Amino acid sequence: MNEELAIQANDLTRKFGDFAAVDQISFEVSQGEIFGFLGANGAGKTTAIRMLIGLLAPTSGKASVAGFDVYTQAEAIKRKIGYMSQKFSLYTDLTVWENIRLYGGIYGLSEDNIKAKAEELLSSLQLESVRDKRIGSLPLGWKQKLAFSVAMLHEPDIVFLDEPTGGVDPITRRQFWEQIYQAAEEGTTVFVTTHYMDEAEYCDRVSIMVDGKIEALDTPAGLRQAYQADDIEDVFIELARGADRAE
Ligand SMILES: Nc1ncnc2c1ncn2[C@@H]1O[C@H](COP(=O)(O)OP(=O)(O)OP(=O)(O)O)[C@@H](O)[C@H]1O
Repeated sequence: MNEELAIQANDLTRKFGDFAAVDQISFEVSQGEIFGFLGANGAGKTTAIRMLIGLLAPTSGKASVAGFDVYTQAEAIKRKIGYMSQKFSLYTDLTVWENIRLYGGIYGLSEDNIKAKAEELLSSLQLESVRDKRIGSLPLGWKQKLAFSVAMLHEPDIVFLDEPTGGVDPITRRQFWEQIYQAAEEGTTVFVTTHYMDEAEYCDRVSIMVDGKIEALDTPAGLRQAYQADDIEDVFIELARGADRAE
């Protein structure tokens, strides 16, 4: 196992009955890399993430995350990673501050540490004025930025973001990506799925999944060149055109 790698997957497969939701995918992600994990609806992205974060047992193949094996060391993986799900993950009837305290406790941080982190986080997101407001009353973009920061509270080695920016405007998405860059600069590996092709251009490397398989994997510039395309959207459309699964 290579210690420099944040994620290593070899022929990783998950079947539901006879249906291979994820079909022998192999890839590596380096520490500190921003890795875009693209694919049309139903391509298998969420299933792959669920295997990598230790929630779903693979049917076959191998994978290690933060140096730990997904089959035998899922608990150790969970301590090393942060996760922000597609469905918004904070408690809407708790306040901003209560959510931070709750998650800090779940991640095992001390009360002092939670306080210090909460102050830092509220100040950097300029959310001090809403610390006692219920999450449900905030705009979606604010909630998403906060959900990202909460997923980073325990300083994970790797953060998995499953469509973190769904439904928000381009300016808020841009701000969200500034948070992602900062996390990566500080050494966190970022594994991100998105349906926004402009965001794919912000990644160090991008993989594109079609019907459970990784059909392309390269830097954005490398993909554009290989497919003689003006942008990643054209590459994506070219690959997705052949897909059987579409929802
Ligand atoms: N528990 C399950 N049982 C049966 N089939 C499943 C299960 N989970 C996922 N699938 C199927 O596996 C395929 C991949 O689903 P998955 O949610 O991983 O795709 P995705 O790429 O994340 O899609 P989306 O972008 O819509 O979230 C889909 O056809 C889905 O219906």
